[in-house]
Amino acid sequence: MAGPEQHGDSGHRRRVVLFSLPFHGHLNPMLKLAALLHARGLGVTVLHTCFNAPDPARHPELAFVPIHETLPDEATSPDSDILRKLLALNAACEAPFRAALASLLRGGRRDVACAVVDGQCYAAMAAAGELGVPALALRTDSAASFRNMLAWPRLRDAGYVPIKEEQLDEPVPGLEPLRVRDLIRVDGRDTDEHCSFVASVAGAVRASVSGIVINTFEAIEAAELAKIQRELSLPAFAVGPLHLLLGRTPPEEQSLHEPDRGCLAWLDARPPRSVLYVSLGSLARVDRGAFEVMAWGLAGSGVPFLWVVRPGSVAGGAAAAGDEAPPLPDRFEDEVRDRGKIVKWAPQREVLAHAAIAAFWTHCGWNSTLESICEGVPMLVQPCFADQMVTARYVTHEWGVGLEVGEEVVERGMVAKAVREAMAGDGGARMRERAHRLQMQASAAATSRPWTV
Ligand SMILES: O=c1ccn([C@@H]2O[C@H](COP(=O)(O)OP(=O)(O)O[C@H]3O[C@H](CO)[C@@H](O)[C@H](O)[C@H]3O)[C@@H](O)[C@H]2O)c(=O)[nH]1
Repeated sequence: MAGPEQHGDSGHRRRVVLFSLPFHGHLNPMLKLAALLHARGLGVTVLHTCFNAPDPARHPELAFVPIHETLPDEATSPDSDILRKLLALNAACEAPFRAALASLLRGGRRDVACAVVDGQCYAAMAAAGELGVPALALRTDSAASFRNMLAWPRLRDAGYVPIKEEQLDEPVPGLEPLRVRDLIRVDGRDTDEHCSFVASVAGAVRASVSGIVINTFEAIEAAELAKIQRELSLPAFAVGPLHLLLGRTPPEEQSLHEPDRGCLAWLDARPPRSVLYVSLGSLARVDRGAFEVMAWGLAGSGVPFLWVVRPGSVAGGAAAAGDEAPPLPDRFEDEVRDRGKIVKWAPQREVLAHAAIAAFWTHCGWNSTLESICEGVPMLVQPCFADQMVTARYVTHEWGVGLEVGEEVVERGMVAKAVREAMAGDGGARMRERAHRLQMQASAAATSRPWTV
């Protein structure tokens, strides 16, 4: 049963119900969409999991209702990969989401006009459909990544998946510029489980939703959006970049950890365009070897850097979970003392907007990629899993605003070389020019949206 609504308006407006899976990179775009819908005069109720629940105090204009799910460990443990999490969350949220939505419909919320649910939550799409609530799916990844997902059955029939080592460099017909190695992968696996997850998402989209809402903008993904519409015979709306649509003082974001604002003062003392920002987002984990390669690559590059070393971001070891950041390699801090700043969590959007930032070493999570594009910051890409593979390819080969660091195991010398090229080389200068152009286009997209506030 849905609990009582917390905060939010109770007026008699047409109402939209939103539901996001409890990932940082999904919840924040959904809450931004919620704020925009509210600003357009709609009532908004956010159904949410108790795990990683949003803080109602940050969004007094919205109504919040917990679904009271019971999650198995694999839905939340840092040791389970993204696929296990997605499967477990879908299974665990299905019944409580349906009950919460049904209870809203019964209990005086007859004003519910539609639902917007997480585009990875097939359980919620199906439940909305069963209850007769028109639903839209919000994709918090790129249109290109969603197309890759929709193409999965065809890729399987054509023998591209499961991915084979000897085909890694082959182009994938119909999904250019992707090669086989750029297809969505989960921690190196593309098992039957992955195929069935992808099929469940595509099946629910086809059966239960009236349209797709994507946090992207036309200047970079018009062709992908058109193909999605054609393939699904459903409207696909570009609504992003969502973080630009809420004006210069958007509501404070849900934060995974307390952002270390000291790094902004540290950046203030640096010359313009001199610092490399390094972060792999809120979910990715690297093994100890790859972490050390990153560390010594940064040390060997000679460039100043701000590095987010998130608690739980290195697999294994004593500090694999909890609130402690993983230990840095011996002697690393002494070596980079004058030019390296290490934090557990940064105010990323402010960091990317800072004049001292020259480039962003990123895992290509879609939020980070959009944030980098919107600030005109070129990227060094190190995709870790899922849509990040697709996005990295678009960043480097379609939009020309990034360089590859190399996949998985990278040699220390290669890291240092890529870092220097992005910061000071000719390739870096060309990327910066293109990044500036995309920044202008993103800003134009944001100001042209009728729902910008
Ligand atoms: O120190 C930090 C590090 C990150 N962030 C923020 O955290 C978000 C990270 O989002 P994203 O870049 O999308 O990465 P993930 O957290 O990894 O996001 C998950 O969700 C995304 C959207 O679906 C997918 O693209 C990714 O592959 C998936 O891992 C961004 O808004 C960042 O600004 C901070 O504020 N401070």
